[in-house]
Amino acid sequence: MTKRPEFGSALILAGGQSSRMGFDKQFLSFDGERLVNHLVQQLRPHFADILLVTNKAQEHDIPGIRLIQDIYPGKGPLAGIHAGLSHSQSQYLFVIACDMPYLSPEYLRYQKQQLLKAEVDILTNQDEERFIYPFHSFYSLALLDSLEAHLLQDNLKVQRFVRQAKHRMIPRAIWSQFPNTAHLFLNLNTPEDVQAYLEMR
Ligand SMILES: Nc1nc2c(ncn2[C@@H]2O[C@H](COP(=O)(O)OP(=O)(O)OP(=O)(O)O)[C@@H](O)[C@H]2O)c(=O)[nH]1
Repeated sequence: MTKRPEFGSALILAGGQSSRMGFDKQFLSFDGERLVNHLVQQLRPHFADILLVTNKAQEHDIPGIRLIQDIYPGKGPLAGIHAGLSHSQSQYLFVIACDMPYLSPEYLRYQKQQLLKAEVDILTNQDEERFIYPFHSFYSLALLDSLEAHLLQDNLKVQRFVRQAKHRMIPRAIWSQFPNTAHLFLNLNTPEDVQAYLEMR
């Protein structure tokens, strides 16, 4: 079997409950454009293969991406990551959520460099309180079996999954030095989050 390239695939997670937002977050739109479409444009220069994991494939029309579905539906973001890894064309899959408006190309480049040195299965981000930001993170194909085991046992907490895997956390002291990282981990969970985002962007 030919070895896969280290990088190339990126996953946008959609398909959650959006219970706090009150409408499906994968259809969030700004200035007449869906946020997921905007994200695809931002990701394209960095990833040849973009995956959208969604439970509403027929409601998206984004050329040049692959639409996939959860293999274990109803089990939350870990199931989305599992589906993404199952379809990944690269050893490491970049994972972002459909409600995160920002990307930092400079930080992304740094993450890739770190991953080549670190020999870990998850490269992720952490703040001073040890809170993990599990998106804008890379996940290795090597996680597939353990991820499936977690899903089958209903161990669905992303933070817990990350902590038990071979991981490296990049601390805020480092990531905050890169351009466009002030709001990098912002995700829009509620109508109030959307309002605040509209006022600050
Ligand atoms: N594919 C997939 N993605 C999910 C699933 N649950 C959540 N996500 C995605 O994971 C990201 C983070 O999800 P949350 O915002 O924590 O959860 P949510 O269910 O979408 O929203 P709430 O009901 O308000 O908690 C979002 O991009 C969601 O679309 C799931 O079961 N499958």
